[in-house]
Amino acid sequence: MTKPSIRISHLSKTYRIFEKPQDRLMQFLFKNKQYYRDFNALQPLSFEVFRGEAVGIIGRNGSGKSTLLQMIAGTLTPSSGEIEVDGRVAALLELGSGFNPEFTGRENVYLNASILGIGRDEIEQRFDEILKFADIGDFIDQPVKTYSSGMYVRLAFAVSINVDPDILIVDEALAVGDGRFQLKCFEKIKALKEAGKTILVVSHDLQTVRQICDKAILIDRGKLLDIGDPNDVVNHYTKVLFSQLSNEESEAKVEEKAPESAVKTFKGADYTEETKSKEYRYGNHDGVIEWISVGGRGIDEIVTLTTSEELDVQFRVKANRRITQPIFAMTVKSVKGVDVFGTNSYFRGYDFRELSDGDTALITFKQKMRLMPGDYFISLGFVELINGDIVPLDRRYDVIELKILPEKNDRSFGIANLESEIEIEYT
Ligand SMILES: Nc1ncnc2c1ncn2[C@@H]1O[C@H](COP(=O)(O)OP(=O)(O)OP(=O)(O)O)[C@@H](O)[C@H]1O
Repeated sequence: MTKPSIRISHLSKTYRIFEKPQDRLMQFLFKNKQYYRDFNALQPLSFEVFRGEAVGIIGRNGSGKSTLLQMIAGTLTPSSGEIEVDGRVAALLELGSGFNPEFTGRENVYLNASILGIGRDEIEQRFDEILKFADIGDFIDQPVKTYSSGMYVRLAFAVSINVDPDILIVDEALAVGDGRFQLKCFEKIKALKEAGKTILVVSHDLQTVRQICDKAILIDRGKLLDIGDPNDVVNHYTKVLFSQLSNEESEAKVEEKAPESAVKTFKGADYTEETKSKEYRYGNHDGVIEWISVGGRGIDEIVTLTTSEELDVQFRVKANRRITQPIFAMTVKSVKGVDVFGTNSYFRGYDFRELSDGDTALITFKQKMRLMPGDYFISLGFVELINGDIVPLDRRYDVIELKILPEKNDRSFGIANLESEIEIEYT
């Protein structure tokens, strides 16, 4: 068994909460009295991360993700437990930490590198690479306090990944950059992974976690709730968010940074049910998806087809009360949980047709499955539009498993089959 690059054993963090600033001073002066209360931000947790693994940490706001990362990065002292880290750690923590705002970008690069234990010569060799990656032009010689948050993160990220870390820790930073920069970061993270580096990332962007991580960790209210395959853990998190929202009537309690789509769609729903091992099902049960057929087959078997074949995805819904604005939806995801395609009857411009209590409807998505060979999951949804909000009646995530096989002799690559016809004129 290979040695883990990070080993966490019974790690916990308790913060001292002082109600008033002067209580802190009182505590300092009168040590035998207690002017604070304890807050358990992280309860004892243990896990291991191996070389070459990318691990995503997810959870609601305030669940303890940053606390965990800061302890691993060595910027916060644990209350109990142990952290063993094998190799050089580069951490990109909260925006604002790490750089001195009065210094120029260039000075901060040197400062940052020296904190990471990298000599001046080594950083001089890497400087051009860092500058190229950050792509902030002449701003490198301006004080970083004049930077936009995007520029700040670009430079901080450029330093972190170019100092040859064995372990890269990133807290939510990727969300700040624009699309092109994010892509560049993904490519770099991929390259680091391939080079056997370990990556730990906190993100609210569940797509990112599914895309770049081999493993995910779900933390809720300071407790490790789940660890494992990113798609499963993200689904678990979705359920946590969903049950929270259905328990809390008040919309005001919806946390700001929770993923938009998740929050919106879970409103008003009040049941959740686990079915097959991979399927996640939830909704308010005012309508159900009661029957599904894929290419004439049921959902118990894996549907297999080749990349240019067409497929009918059919399902029957039943209304358990009057549903005035029903919407029928389908999403295809890759095995890593990346949305490949999603649509619904509303987006496709179909008029609403009211369903009365007890009515059924048969919906058929006539699909061209122009996907490259691989494994995919189809999710189906029966939802209702109420005052501009999408309310799930019955959502069946990952209910259909699909395997796309290559066409004979075709060695094209990528994620979609764009069915190129190539004309060559020799002149
Ligand atoms: N220095 C501190 N003193 C007291 N409480 C703290 C301190 N830092 C964090 N906390 C509390 O500990 C809990 C966990 O915070 P943490 O920042 O680790 O959560 P998080 O999961 O990273 O949240 P977010 O997604 O909002 O960044 C929160 O309730 C927070 O208010």
